[in-house]
Amino acid sequence: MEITRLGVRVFTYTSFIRRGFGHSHPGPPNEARQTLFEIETRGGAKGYAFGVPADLVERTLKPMLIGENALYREKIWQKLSELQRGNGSTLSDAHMALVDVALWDLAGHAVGLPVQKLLGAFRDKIPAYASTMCGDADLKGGLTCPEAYADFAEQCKEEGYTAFKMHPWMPPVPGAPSVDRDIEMCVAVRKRVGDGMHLMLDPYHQYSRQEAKKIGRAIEELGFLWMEEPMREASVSSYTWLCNELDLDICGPETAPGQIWTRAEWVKAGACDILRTGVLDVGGITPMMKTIHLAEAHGMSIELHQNGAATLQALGAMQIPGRFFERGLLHPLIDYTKRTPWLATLEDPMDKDGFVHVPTGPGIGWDIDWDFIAANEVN
Ligand SMILES: O=C(O)[C@H](O)[C@@H](O)[C@@H](O)C(=O)NO
Ligand SMILES: [Mg+2]
Repeated sequence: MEITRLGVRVFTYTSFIRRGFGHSHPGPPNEARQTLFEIETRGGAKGYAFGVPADLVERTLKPMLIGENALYREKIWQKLSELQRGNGSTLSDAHMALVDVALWDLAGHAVGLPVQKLLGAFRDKIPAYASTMCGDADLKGGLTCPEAYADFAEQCKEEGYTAFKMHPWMPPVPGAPSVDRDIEMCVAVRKRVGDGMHLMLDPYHQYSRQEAKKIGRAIEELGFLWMEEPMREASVSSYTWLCNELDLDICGPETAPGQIWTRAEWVKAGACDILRTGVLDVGGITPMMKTIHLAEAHGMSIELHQNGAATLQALGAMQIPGRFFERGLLHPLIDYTKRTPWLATLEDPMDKDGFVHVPTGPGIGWDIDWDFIAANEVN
């Protein structure tokens, strides 16, 4: 399974999302670019991933990967991890992750099995939670006030979701961040959906300890399932302090750098009650499974960050400690089902009971729309 070729195809699509201050928001239709990364072996086996920068393939990945055995994912992850030191700005955790995802996709296609089965399957469907985008300033029909969040939570409940996670208003929205407004939103949502829906909060990421504790105490009384990233995740001691102050479960880290090693430190420091990991956050499925097993060995739950078929494959290979699939990010004005036009079928359709099913196709399980890519390819 010697890697003989790496390829990348760049194509355009119409996006309705704009990124601002590290968050996704609804935006006017705009032309965006996506890449299809391809790894091929001497025997013709192929694996894919979306989002690898074209220049990284030429500059870094080809010299690293050509000639390697595509089945040696652990060896390749270790090599990329070593290369990352001093090159973090050009070889990000996400870039590493996409190489690993393509290698898992290739392995699955080579044997005609979904990655879930290669990892060791446990379950074929996972309950989803609706993960909202951040609040809006004055967007008509948007998440502009606590009642708008309550309306959206009610809509999601009617669609079958059994859990709802809010990202409230964040800078530069005028008046954000606001502890009191975040609490007002949580009260309005709980009042609207009743006790039959799990609720979680993922507020402004740079609150002080006292602000985080005030919010935590308030949502404890509302029976929230967890709070995520209320403070800078670089301040591990603040999270240890917060976990000791609250009964509410604290879930993290999400964005803190350091991949599997940071997560081990958070467990050791008692900085989270529920661990957090993610394919892009820790450098791929290979290291993500290490964090899942770390949590399991400590009797801890772990929640996987972000949507996507690769996340679903891993969730299908564990019972505890991962409870939910983060479906999103959602917004009242965004048609979530139209966000990946390069896939012929949605990677994470949800059934009426609020479950998302692990894709059964080989590899990651994407149903790639080759005609769309060809029709929108750019040089
Ligand atoms: O707007 C975003 O992208 C969110 O802040 C992002 O990090 C989201 O994926 C998240 O926090 N999930 O838990
Ligand atoms: Mg989060």
